[in-house]
Amino acid sequence: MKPKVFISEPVPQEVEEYISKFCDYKIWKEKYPIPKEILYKETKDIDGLMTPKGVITEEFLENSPNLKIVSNIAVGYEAFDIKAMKERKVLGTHTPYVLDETVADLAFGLILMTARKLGELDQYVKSGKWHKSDNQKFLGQDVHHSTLGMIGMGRIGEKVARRATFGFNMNVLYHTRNRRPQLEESYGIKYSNIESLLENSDFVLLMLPLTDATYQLIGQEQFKLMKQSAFFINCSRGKIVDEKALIHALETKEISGAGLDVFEVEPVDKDNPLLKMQNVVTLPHIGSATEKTRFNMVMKAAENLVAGVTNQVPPDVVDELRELLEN
Ligand SMILES: NC(=O)C1=CN([C@@H]2O[C@H](COP(=O)(O)OP(=O)(O)OC[C@H]3O[C@@H](n4cnc5c(N)ncnc54)[C@H](OP(=O)(O)O)[C@@H]3O)[C@@H](O)[C@H]2O)C=CC1
Ligand SMILES: O=CC(=O)O
Repeated sequence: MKPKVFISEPVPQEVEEYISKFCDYKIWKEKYPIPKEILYKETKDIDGLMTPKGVITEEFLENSPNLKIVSNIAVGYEAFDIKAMKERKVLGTHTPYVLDETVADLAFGLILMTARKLGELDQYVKSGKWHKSDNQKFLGQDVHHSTLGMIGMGRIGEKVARRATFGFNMNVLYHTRNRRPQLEESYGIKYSNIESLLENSDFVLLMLPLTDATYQLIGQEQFKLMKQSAFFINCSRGKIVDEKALIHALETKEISGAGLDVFEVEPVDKDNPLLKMQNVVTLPHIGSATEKTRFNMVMKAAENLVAGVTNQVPPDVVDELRELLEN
């Protein structure tokens, strides 16, 4: 008998065919997201789940006693209850590496958009307001030869640092818990404590996971340290920032602007003040959203799923659950 799996969003035909070779499967193809009661009904006796958000709670695990693996179709897995998964010996996987370059492109897109006011000026031209050319309104800030401060220098961070150093001649400061001497040597990036990074950067980019330690890592105190001319870019997770403090910093001109792919609550509330600010670029969490990369992520997630339900070692078990592979 084939293992039973559930997939909580539509996947490309090729991925479905791959899964069908090894598993009995069901896919939710209706409106996203799948309602909780349907998810719970469909997952009662499954061996594996593939899902884009991976909201795995004690309650969910209780409901799916046969579950062996949750394959998250994303890199970030902050919605896994790691403790509960460990206790029930449920593996969790994610999709690292295949999206790095795509997310790095987007991070750079946000840097360029904020510095050169691309979103604002696009609206300006389209709304028919362009009557004279030499307008102070057009003036932005240089990206090349400026200083980029990165909090987080992992798989994606490294790709951003490469673009910044070799593409734009930027000085790169970075902060992590563990230094990356090899990257310091290859790219000339410099390790910094958070305070000094904030004080000296023209762009501050978050490229780290949401964890207990990083929840609201950036708040009022940190925005006060940033240069008034600096831009804040978040491509990681909205909850790493105290969003009220960010709004305050923008309203009081403590910083010059922000580029945000992520928000505290997603989809972002239509009344969120950030949506009304011209100096803030807002995107709907599209870091990895290219056709090719999304396909590669889903295929990688399918490979992890199949491995997990067929007693093989899934390639991308998240670090905190690797110990389950030893038993
Ligand atoms: N906007 C989007 O669409 C996307 C967003 N993401 C987000 O980006 C995040 C990063 O992805 P990726 O580069 O693959 O992850 P990695 O795990 O490769 O890198 C994470 C980096 O963050 C650092 N870090 C972790 N905890 C802390 C901490 N407490 N203080 C300082 N630094 C810390 C790590 O260094 P160290 O451990 O040494 O501290 C490491 O350098 C993901 O977790 C996800 O949330 C990812 C893909 C797309
Ligand atoms: O936010 C996206 C991810 O892959 O994590």
